[in-house]
Amino acid sequence: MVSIEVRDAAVDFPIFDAKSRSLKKLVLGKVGGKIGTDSKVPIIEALRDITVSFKQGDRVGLVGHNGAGKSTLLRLLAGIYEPTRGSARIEGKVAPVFDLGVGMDPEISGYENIIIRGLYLGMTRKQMEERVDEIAEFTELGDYLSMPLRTYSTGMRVRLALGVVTSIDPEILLLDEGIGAVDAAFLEKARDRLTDLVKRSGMLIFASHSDEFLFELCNTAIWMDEGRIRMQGGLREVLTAYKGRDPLETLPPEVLDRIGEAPALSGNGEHA
Ligand SMILES: Nc1ncnc2c1ncn2[C@@H]1O[C@H](COP(=O)(O)OP(=O)(O)OP(=O)(O)O)[C@@H](O)[C@H]1O
Repeated sequence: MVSIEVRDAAVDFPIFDAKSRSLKKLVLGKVGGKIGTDSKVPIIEALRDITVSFKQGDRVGLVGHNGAGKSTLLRLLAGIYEPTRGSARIEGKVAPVFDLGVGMDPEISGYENIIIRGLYLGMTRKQMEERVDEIAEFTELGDYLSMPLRTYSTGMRVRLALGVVTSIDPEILLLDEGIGAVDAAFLEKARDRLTDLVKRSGMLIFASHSDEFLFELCNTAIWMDEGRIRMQGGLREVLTAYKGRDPLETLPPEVLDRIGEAPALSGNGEHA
């Protein structure tokens, strides 16, 4: 059974080479986690008092300013970071999709990279061999797939990576937004695959600054602020509180059409 239980978790980053002058500036800044200066070594308090529980079928968006703690929370849920305090229990096979390029080797071909990247995301070699033709077709990279990855442009690499990522069957899908480098037409093509991927996965936690993607993929949300959970509830309620306006007012009509009828504000968002 797929589940995540996090209790009173904190993640600290001690900074050993911080300079006091630049540190003062940081303390006054608006973005980022809190910087504690009580101890000799400054500590960035990236996550504080995190208690969350996710189950099969959850589709959760993570929103918040730059440095609010979204990526750190995703890394905690992936088991990449251990909580400094508290606990994080993750049951299920995690597919962390943080950096589309991770797990790719520039010296080997696109075809070989498809297999390698799939293995990195928890698939078996046999599963990837069965899918490689379909992924190749999706990327539209043609003969380039036989060339080493280092000969690809940024957008071409993203196409390959998106092709692989959207072909896997994850139990827990952790997605950090990083899909900006593809051109609009290709993103349009990837949209349906992304939606299908999310439907197939047991659980999705998605950090994003894009209302459009959040509405397409998630139904609930968590608002992170200075390393803490500020609010948790329905996606529309949380985004309305975070942005100070109803996000559906500014979404283009075609997106509203795609996500279905505008859901009524139920007002059941919980302030933490
Ligand atoms: N490896 C690290 N070492 C030190 N501090 C870090 C590290 N990673 C993150 N931080 C700090 O932790 C805090 C949370 O960062 P995080 O990357 O989780 O934010 P985010 O909400 O994902 O931001 P963004 O929207 O800009 O991606 C920030 O103050 C950041 O400076």
